[in-house]
Amino acid sequence: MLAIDMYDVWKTYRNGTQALKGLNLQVEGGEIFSLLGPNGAGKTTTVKIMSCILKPDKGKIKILDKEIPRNCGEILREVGTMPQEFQGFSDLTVRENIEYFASLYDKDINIDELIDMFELRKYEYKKLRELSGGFKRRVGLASAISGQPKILFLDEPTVGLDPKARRSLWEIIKKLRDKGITIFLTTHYLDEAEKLSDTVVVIYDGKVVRRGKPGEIIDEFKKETLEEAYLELMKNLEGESDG
Ligand SMILES: Nc1ncnc2c1ncn2[C@@H]1O[C@H](COP(=O)(O)OP(=O)(O)OP(=O)(O)O)[C@@H](O)[C@H]1O
Repeated sequence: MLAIDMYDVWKTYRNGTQALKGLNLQVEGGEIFSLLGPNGAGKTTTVKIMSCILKPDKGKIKILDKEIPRNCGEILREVGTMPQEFQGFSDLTVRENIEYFASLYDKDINIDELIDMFELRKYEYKKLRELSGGFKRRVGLASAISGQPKILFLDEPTVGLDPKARRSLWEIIKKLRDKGITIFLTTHYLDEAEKLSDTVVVIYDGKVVRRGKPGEIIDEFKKETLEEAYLELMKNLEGESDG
């Protein structure tokens, strides 16, 4: 089943900037999906529309078979989000933070299970501000899934983390996928997208320009890594728009 289905979505901001120009995006349930594209391509706009924060001007959008904007209330109960630079409440403990976010949902949530799942037991009673960036991000993820979402939106989840913390977060993200949660992430780290994603989509100037498994896109450009293939794709697109 499709977890996300966006068809011919358009969005122009009030100042006249056309952010999305007929975007089509399909995300299978249970996959890790990465949305890639240069600054200003329309990634954040897409995520904001899917999260019911922004209204599209035109287009059909279904999340878990429910329509946006009509069923936004229901949709938001099935979706978890970890925003970029998750801050949480710095003066509350790890446990209190997770408890707070869990309390926003009308569900029976086992906080201890979340603490163990994210290996936060050692930090349970530490204030959030005492944690390293990587562990803070774990609290963000634990909070984001505390409502037992079917889809998790992750906006650049590993920005600013050291290589070890990034890898450990990747393992956690894969574990969440293996539990059946659909993961939708935006990232500028192409190595991250290559290692983690089942499917990647590249958007450019408000439209989808590539979709595939990382290996398929690498093969298309006869490169070794997704980053090299992506850079080649960007070179071609910039060449087209210059000419
Ligand atoms: N509130 C806004 N008002 C006007 N224009 C906006 C607004 N938000 C975004 N834009 C413009 O819409 C276009 C798409 O922006 P968006 O933030 O969706 O891109 P992005 O792919 O997320 O970029 P980045 O990788 O830098 O986060 C850009 O040209 C941006 O300047």
